[in-house]
Amino acid sequence: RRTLLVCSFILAAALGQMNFTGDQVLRVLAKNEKQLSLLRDLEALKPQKVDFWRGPARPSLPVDVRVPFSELKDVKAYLEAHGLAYSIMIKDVQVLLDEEREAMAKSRRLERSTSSFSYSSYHTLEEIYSWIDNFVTEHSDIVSKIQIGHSFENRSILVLKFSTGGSQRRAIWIDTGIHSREWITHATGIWTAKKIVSEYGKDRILTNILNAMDIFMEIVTNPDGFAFTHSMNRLWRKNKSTRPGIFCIGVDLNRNWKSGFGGNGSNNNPCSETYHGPCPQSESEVAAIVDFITAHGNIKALISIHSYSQMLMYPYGRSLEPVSNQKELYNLAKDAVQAMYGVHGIEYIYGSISTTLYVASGITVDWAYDSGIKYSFSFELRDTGRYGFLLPASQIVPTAQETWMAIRTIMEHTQNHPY
Ligand SMILES: CC(C)C[C@H](C(=O)O)[C@H](C)S
Ligand SMILES: [Zn+2]
Ligand SMILES: [Zn+2]
Repeated sequence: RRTLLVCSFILAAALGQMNFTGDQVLRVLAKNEKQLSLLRDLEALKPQKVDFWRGPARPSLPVDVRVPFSELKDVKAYLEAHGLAYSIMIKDVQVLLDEEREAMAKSRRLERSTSSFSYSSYHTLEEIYSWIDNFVTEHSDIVSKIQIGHSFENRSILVLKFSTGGSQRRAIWIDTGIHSREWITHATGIWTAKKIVSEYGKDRILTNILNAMDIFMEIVTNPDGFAFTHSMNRLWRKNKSTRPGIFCIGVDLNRNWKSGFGGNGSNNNPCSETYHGPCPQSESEVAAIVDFITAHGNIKALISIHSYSQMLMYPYGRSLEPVSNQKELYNLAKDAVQAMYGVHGIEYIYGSISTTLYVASGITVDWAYDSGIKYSFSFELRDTGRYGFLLPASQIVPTAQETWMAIRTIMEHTQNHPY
């Protein structure tokens, strides 16, 4: 086993896969706003060195930050000097990466020998794209594949359409993987697609939904970033766009939307993980969705799925101002979170993005809401930090099962509250 790990390590190193040996994820509990701003200063002090997995939000929420091995001493000294209490959440990131790679290799061997697809494993872009083709072929009575555009590196942007007839029916939009390192979201999307075709004709609620509405699901919303997490940098978040004269790569696709573009909670520094891009919808991955949803004209709910923190949130991210149907969204989120809890007893918190998490501008759900999609939600799936983005594959199915109950609750409410 060790030799296997070592040689996969050497192979990966040879292929250029970034190495995170000795990197640690520290969990910092800021007691007040002052301490939170000291944490925000850290990003400026150590540009492109510290990587916030859970950014500074509110005193009651922990801040998770990955610190490269070479910066550990400095950063810990900084935290101690400012009285910032911290614990070590992940003591060597590379260990989890090696375990993740080994699990994928093992699953791939099993899939090949049984020519089956494992819904409880992580997959590469190529594996997901070929799964999409097989899935559409196998369920052609209810599912079709639409290409809505191309990514910066010219990969197809694919959407699954679930429909039982009609034309231009009221529809639900679901996207996963807009942030490429949030692997649990693509895996949840795949499982959910399978769940929809398996439950149609069996589950009364889902059957009623699909007899009245269509469902559109974009599983790999950031294909270039996702391919990069497999080939070079597992912790890549943004897309891979480049522009002349700018030497940092990528735009945060969840800051590139028109609504609130460039506001607080987005960054105009191209080297920042929340860089909003040169202008709204400058990124083809975002423009493709805007064009598709605008042309369709009958999308009634939008669900954009992220990880991690276990939260279910609704607009606005850009300001503390409540949306007009805030009460309705609060109660719907409450019902959805209770439905999730009923599956595996996992607790999610809920509320508006700006009050539950932090102010974030130019995000998907604010644009959707301002475009008239009253039921717009953003999930943060498991976990709350033990593994973070490196959630073990053993939690894929449990996470997808609980998330399904929330998604179904939102879809049912949308169906029963036409507008
Ligand atoms: C603010 C929302 C809706 C999502 C959030 C982000 O994009 O920063 C996640 C923490 S990745
Ligand atoms: Zn995200
Ligand atoms: Zn996230």
